[in-house]
Amino acid sequence: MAFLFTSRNTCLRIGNNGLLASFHSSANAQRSQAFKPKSRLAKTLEPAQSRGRLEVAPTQRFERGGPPHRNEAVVDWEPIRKERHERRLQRREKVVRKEKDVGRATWAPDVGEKIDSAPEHTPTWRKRDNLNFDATSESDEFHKPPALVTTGGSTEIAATLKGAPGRFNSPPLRPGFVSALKDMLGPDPRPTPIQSLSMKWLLDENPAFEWNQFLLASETGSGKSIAYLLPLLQNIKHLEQSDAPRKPSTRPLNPRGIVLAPTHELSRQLAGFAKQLSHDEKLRVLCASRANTSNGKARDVSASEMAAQMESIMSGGNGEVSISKDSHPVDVLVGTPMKVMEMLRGRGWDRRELEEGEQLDPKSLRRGRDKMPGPARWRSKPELGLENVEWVVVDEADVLLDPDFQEVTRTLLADISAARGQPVELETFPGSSTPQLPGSKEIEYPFHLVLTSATIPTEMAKYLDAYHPRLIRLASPRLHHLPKSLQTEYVGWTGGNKNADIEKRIRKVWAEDALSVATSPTPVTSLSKVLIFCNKSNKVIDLSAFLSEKGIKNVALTSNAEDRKRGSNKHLDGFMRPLKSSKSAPSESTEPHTPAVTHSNPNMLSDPSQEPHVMITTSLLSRGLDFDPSIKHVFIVDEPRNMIDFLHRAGRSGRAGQAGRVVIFGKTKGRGSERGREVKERVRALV
Ligand SMILES: Nc1ncnc2c1ncn2[C@@H]1O[C@H](COP(=O)(O)OP(=O)(O)OP(=O)(O)O)[C@@H](O)[C@H]1O
Repeated sequence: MAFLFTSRNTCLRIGNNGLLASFHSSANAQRSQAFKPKSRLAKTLEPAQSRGRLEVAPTQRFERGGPPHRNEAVVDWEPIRKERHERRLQRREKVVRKEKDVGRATWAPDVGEKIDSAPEHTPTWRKRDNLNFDATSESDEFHKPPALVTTGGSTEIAATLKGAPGRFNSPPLRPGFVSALKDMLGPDPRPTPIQSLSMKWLLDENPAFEWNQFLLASETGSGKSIAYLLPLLQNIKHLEQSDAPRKPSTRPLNPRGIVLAPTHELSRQLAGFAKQLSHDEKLRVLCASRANTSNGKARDVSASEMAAQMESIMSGGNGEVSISKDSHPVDVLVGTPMKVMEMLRGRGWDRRELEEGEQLDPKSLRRGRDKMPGPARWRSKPELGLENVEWVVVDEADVLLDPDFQEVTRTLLADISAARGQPVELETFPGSSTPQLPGSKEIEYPFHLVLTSATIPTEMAKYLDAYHPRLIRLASPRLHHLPKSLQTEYVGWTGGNKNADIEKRIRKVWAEDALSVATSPTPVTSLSKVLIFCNKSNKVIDLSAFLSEKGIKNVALTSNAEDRKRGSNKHLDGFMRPLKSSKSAPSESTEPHTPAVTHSNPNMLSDPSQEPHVMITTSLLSRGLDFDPSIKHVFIVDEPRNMIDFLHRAGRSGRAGQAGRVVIFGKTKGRGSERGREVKERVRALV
């Protein structure tokens, strides 16, 4: 675990899962207690106020193992008819009551109620409410799957995806994006429900109108990245074509869009998608990973120089500033909030002075200069200007807006607002030099904000209601459920060596693969790959050593793994879905590419003792990463900490309608087996 001090009383922690988490020391300890993160899934996305809006796409059915996203949306009409009938009866009752009250036979819908000709849609998971399911106590992290409330004020159920494109056509899309999509997804790609909704709502936002806020919420592997990247890139392209001049800036990098993600791996993947999509339309995408941004050694900047520069940014770029000569024409910047902050404020912005009598933590000292407390002066030249940012995407928003992380994310959003001339009011809490949460009132950012995630925890839903009341919420009906193409399996520990049980199950996967060679209509040349999630790094290392000893070559990835420090996703080679484009997107890696192992005999199956077929990791790689369909099995060998974590881990397989299986290990007999049964119940409810 590493520490990164951000302010006098706050420090960011790089946890075992590799994600940043912050905690507050001494003065803020009490406050952080009050903000203890909750991991329950939200029961509804229904906005609390009528200014917000929820639109749910109809169910889309994939054939198991069939081609992804090819089937038309299918609507289950029976419950829809029933609900419509009930509503009609209710309305009639209302009219009769009104007639009696005022003696007139007119009826008007409630304020904000949307009477749409589209039939109302009842989510299929409503039926599950009748499951014989033991509701959990407040202290328990696991819980029943939520139901989106589909009645009331501002909800519009798009059972027929009214007004949402059913194809990637040009128009509404620019031809360059359509050709890139064909290149990526095949000759006749169809949008997924969340992509249809995003094209309906996000394409061609009129910047002169108002700045909008969107939430894209849909299950793992349902194509959220393309859902927000397409509108983002198209809108930026239109801005470029409109000849709207870029605002002057003193900084070399002046993007129009910023995409934030919780890990470097995910940032690089998203930058790859964006580069591929924008190849024909010639937009410039930069990934703020270590390999391609300044390492901060260029020139140290003094505190006073930095203060002057920050003042100029915060003033929204007055007439005194000019575009620097070495301006880099970047359109979209993708990175972690911490890295983008470094580019904005200069590396070392989060250093702090030691307090009087404070002892240094020797462990954090050993981890290098960045992670030590140090003199509070700016260390490197800021390189990022924010004046032109019109789109900000917060991917995995439940992580980046989690109470533990939101300080850095929201400080960055506030910096963008300030740079664009509309400062967001921030309260400074006692004992902290960093601006923190604003008071409980609506936040209006002077840019389009897109939040996206496959899981919306209760706390996030409350936060969105309080601070983003006019948020447009676009959701898929399978939100908070496992992808349909993912099967579940439970394996009981034998009571002996757990690592041996895992090895046995891995070998069973390959034995099944070998058997399928004879029956498969298509030639099978490689054994499937297995992704194993553990809760702790030491467990990863232990299991990796065991499997290596047994002749199973594997990749073990923990947050501190040396391979992660390279600035490329090379450490995930062979496990990630490769970018398909023939017009390959430029790689951010400077390292030579090692070709995948090829087999001289095409009839021979790949060899797991020569080529890694197993990857072992923690929740570090559970978020957003688009693993290759050859990963047909995800093993969950430790009890997941909560269902949110489970959904993300399991969702690394069964993506985009591809077949997958999540294998959950647990105790099935004897003492402690109740817990296993409970997990089974809860997982079953997510299916
Ligand atoms: N319309 C489509 N048709 C076919 N495949 C698609 C389509 N849209 C996206 N995909 C593919 O689906 C896969 C998953 O997409 P993506 O990573 O965007 O999912 P996601 O919803 O962001 O998942 P997660 O919640 O895990 O981050 C990608 O390989 C992508 O290329």
